[in-house]
Amino acid sequence: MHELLTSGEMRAADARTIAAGTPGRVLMERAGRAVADAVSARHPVGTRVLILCGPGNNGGDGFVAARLLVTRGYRVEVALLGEREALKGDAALAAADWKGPVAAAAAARPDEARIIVDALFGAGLARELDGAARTLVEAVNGSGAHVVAVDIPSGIDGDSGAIRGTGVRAHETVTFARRKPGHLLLPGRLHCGHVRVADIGISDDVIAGLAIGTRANHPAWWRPQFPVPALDAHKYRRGHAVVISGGIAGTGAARLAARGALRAGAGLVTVASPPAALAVNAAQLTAVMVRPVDGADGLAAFLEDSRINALVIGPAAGVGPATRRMVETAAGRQRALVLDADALSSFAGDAEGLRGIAGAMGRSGVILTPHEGEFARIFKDQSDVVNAPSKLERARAAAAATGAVIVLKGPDTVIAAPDGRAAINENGTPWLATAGAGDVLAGIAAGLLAQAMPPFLAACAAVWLHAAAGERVGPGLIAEDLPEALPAVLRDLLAGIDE
Ligand SMILES: NC(=O)C1=CN([C@@H]2O[C@H](COP(=O)(O)OP(=O)(O)OC[C@H]3O[C@@H](n4cnc5c(N)ncnc54)[C@H](OP(=O)(O)O)[C@@H]3O)[C@@H](O)[C@H]2O)[C@@H](O)CC1
Ligand SMILES: [K+]
Repeated sequence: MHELLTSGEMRAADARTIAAGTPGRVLMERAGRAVADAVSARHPVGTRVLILCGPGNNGGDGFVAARLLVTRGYRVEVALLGEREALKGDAALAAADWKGPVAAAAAARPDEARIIVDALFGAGLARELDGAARTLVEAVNGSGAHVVAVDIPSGIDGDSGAIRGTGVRAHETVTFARRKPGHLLLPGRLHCGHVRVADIGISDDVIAGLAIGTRANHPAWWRPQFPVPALDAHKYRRGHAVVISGGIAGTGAARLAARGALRAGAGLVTVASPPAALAVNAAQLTAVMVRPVDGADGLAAFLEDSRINALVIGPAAGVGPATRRMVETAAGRQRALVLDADALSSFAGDAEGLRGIAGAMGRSGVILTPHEGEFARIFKDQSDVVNAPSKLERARAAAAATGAVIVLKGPDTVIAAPDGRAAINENGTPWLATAGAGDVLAGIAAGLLAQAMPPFLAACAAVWLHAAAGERVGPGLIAEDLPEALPAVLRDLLAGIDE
């Protein structure tokens, strides 16, 4: 149920379902019924409902909802954007079954409605809203009515979450079969309100047959491969993660990451510290170990210990050739890598260099965890990446270009694998926008890599756990709280409470 369908995939799902014997008009009837149900569930019979219908099948759903709501005793008004004679196919059939008056959109009075059903545009939105459509959407947004969007708020692009000109701000959205990327990606998500998914008879088999590559990031996807220590676990069997520390004025980030890795279950975690910063690190670490490691040569010697199997490089590491050499050294020794912050900025404009790193890794993976600024810096010369049509597709293109797993961070973090799989994260809290939270995320990812979780799933799990920890702490959250919130999050995860 966590697949996210593009408009093209949804069209294909519709077409296959219709070809298998369910007429499109029946699908539309079920879609309109689900919208009517959403209205009936919250508003008493007799309430005034304004239904705004567009020129396509989204409008057709609106006509069905109008007919059903009248039979249930609601006071329904219908307004149509466009000409009734121009309606085609199933929408024309649904409109023909509506026996009440149809006003022109220009005559609609959203400000007088208690409830508005937005059935203007759905999956067929093809360009920016302008003219009458734009005026109508702005009137809806200024109305104060409770707005129920059909499929997706009109003006929001279901594939990208972008606002095309202007977009309806809905309180709830009723979509069909599965959610769409635009329900999770910003700014679309902010326009949807509560999203409910209605079953209109598109079977799981039909969805499975489409081999959907995008999902909402949910434990169901990665929990089967989440590392859980066996009864006879030995700490060395739970992996050894290493975090490279910055210099004496920049050690805290590495310690945050290290604590995240340890809480995520790595058997051992070591902060590899420049000798000058050793005393500072040692004074503040207990369960996490600390070792002096001097530059790339020192790292090469340290990595003679073959039990070290995952590294974090980047938090406060410094931008430049020294950090790059560290990354190259670790990659050449084929340890799983999480590259964050300064390690990413050390590859500004050099996605090719990162491709070389991933190529050197063999089967151990590399996870890159850029925020938007770092992402733009790395890929500034790759127009196919930076100009991809959505955050989802930018992350996917970046993963394909580098051969690395990309975690493109933000309130709608996208995790993408080089093979095309991608997940959009939706848990979390704005309180996570705080100094050091990203360091903890990098550490959690490394902790899971150290336990041999496959890189893409480790990245998905790390993002989700980090967000869940943030949710638990909530107001007042600081980065130090995140590792400490993980045990409770993990307990619920492993008990299946988040299923
Ligand atoms: N397929 C199925 O079986 C099922 C589909 N279902 C429903 O159908 C919806 C998809 O329907 P759809 O494909 O007809 O597209 P829809 O969103 O109504 O818009 C197309 C119309 O809008 C117009 N238009 C576009 N952009 C515009 C703009 N900026 N400004 C102005 N006009 C613009 C466009 O004009 P054109 O581009 O052709 O000139 C065309 O006339 C889907 O979201 C779901 O609700 C359910 O019933 C379940 C079964
Ligand atoms: K809509």
